Amino acid sequence: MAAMAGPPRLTRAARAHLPADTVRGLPPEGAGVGIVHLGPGAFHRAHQAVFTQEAMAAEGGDWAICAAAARGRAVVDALRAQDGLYTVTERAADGADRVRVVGAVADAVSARDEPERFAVAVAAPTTHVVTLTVTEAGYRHDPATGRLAEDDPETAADAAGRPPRTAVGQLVRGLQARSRLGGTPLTVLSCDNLPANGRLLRGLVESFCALLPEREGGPLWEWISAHTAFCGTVVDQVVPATTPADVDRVAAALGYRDTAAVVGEAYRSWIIEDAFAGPRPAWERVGARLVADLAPYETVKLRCVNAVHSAAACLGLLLGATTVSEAVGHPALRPFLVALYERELAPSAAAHGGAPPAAEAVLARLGNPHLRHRLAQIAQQGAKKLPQRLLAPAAEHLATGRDPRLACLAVAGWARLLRLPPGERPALEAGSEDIAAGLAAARGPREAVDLLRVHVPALSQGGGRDLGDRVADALAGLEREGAEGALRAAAP
Ligand SMILES: NC(=O)c1ccc[n+]([C@@H]2O[C@H](COP(=O)([O-])OP(=O)(O)OC[C@H]3O[C@@H](n4cnc5c(N)ncnc54)[C@H](O)[C@@H]3O)[C@@H](O)[C@H]2O)c1
Ligand SMILES: O=P(O)(O)OC[C@@H](O)[C@@H](O)[C@H](O)[C@H](O)CO
Repeated sequence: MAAMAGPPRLTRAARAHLPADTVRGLPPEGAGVGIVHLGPGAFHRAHQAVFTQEAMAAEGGDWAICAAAARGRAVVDALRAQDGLYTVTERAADGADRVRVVGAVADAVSARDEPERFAVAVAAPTTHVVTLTVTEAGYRHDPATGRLAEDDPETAADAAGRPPRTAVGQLVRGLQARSRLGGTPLTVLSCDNLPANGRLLRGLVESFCALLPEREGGPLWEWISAHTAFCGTVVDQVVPATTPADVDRVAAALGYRDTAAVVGEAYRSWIIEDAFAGPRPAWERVGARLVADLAPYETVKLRCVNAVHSAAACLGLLLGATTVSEAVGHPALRPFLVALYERELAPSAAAHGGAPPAAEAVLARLGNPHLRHRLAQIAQQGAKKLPQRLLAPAAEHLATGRDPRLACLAVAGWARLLRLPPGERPALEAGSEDIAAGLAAARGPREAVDLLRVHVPALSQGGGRDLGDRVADALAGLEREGAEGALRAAAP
């Protein structure tokens, strides 16, 4: 029996057949590449690429994107098969969808499989900006030092000269190609949820150069530091991983199959440190803000959005919830999240000069019932996320003589999750599975947290009865009373 033909692929040929409102603002075919983006996952496609398309519509310019996958190549193959086109669906809290086609991606390359092509793109004189979204893990850094993790074999192999497989290795080899051509200054923008992400990335590039033979790495870093601006950014828009149902919904709406489709909330923000080394798109014309000092915005984002997400994820999974919306609507978890936000997180962000929104506004955003944002996705990489999201505000709270018991209970939720048998918790990425194996074998909460301290040095802040001790007490409570009991006791 012949296979049923599905809807045709979304390609440029489809453009004339698509509803006018979905293709409004598409850049002209042939717009030149001005940006190389490393890590074109769901977030980049929904956020920076859309800002860039709108900036091109507002002010023109050759700012099309070369989308470079750092690791896999599925997204490269999908984008190539679709002439770079894909859809972004903004899904409002009432379930209404706004679908539009994005054409800001003019080229797609696998930095892993086609390292020369990637380096040529970074080196091109027409490229002025490199952006990155490679997740917290992609930086391969030691959060305690802000440098590349010393014992990382992947970074060592990249520095030894193989075709690079790490994001920092790929970026440095691209910059090296640019330096060999005597290229003009370039701006690198990290768009990952990490504190001081621009400064962090600059330090990682410097430490990668230091791993190269002296006669190579020394002059290279000298060139990079003189010709490259590493600007920080604070990005905000909830973009869950795309589901097969999302792909089917786009196919039903447009009549075309889009395997690079992304779905996100209607809210978005992008705050960028204004220290560019050269030209850039007119992102400020379409809602981005360029500022001299990112710090207050960053603290609000990490502590008032991401921290709530992480707390909801770890504790929500313990309560049997699957999505953020289920977690923030849970009768035991919601009052806890409001109390955590109002007593510990928002005041700590305000102390840094930030302007936190009201707790209910944040929970309304994150609780959008029409976005299936899986808690298991957010709970990944806890060791890399929780220090800036929950432990930093907790340490500051403690330093001013107050008890950060709610943040410590949220961190204990993560420890509890790691201590569950594999069948009772979501699968974790490789690094966390190793931590989980150690924790599961620990004889009790205190020994478990002592093991965690090795991976999360931030637990050992506070002196006397430090954060780790408080997390261990909270973990004991969770194990004794269960998640619901512990949450109700903490925030009745
Ligand atoms: N999705 C969101 O809601 C959102 C919002 C704000 C910021 N962000 C930032 O964007 C990042 C990516 O989110 P996403 O939704 O695009 O995720 P995604 O899983 O769709 O894409 C992740 C991208 O990073 C790459 N990557 C993953 N691990 C890597 C590693 N170890 N080394 C190199 N590359 C690696 C993947 O290949 C992929 O291109 C987040 O980690 C976060 O820092 C996401
Ligand atoms: O993307 P991560 O893994 O850094 O964090 C998970 C979520 O907290 C995050 O993606 C938020 O949805 C986002 O930061 C909101 O802007």
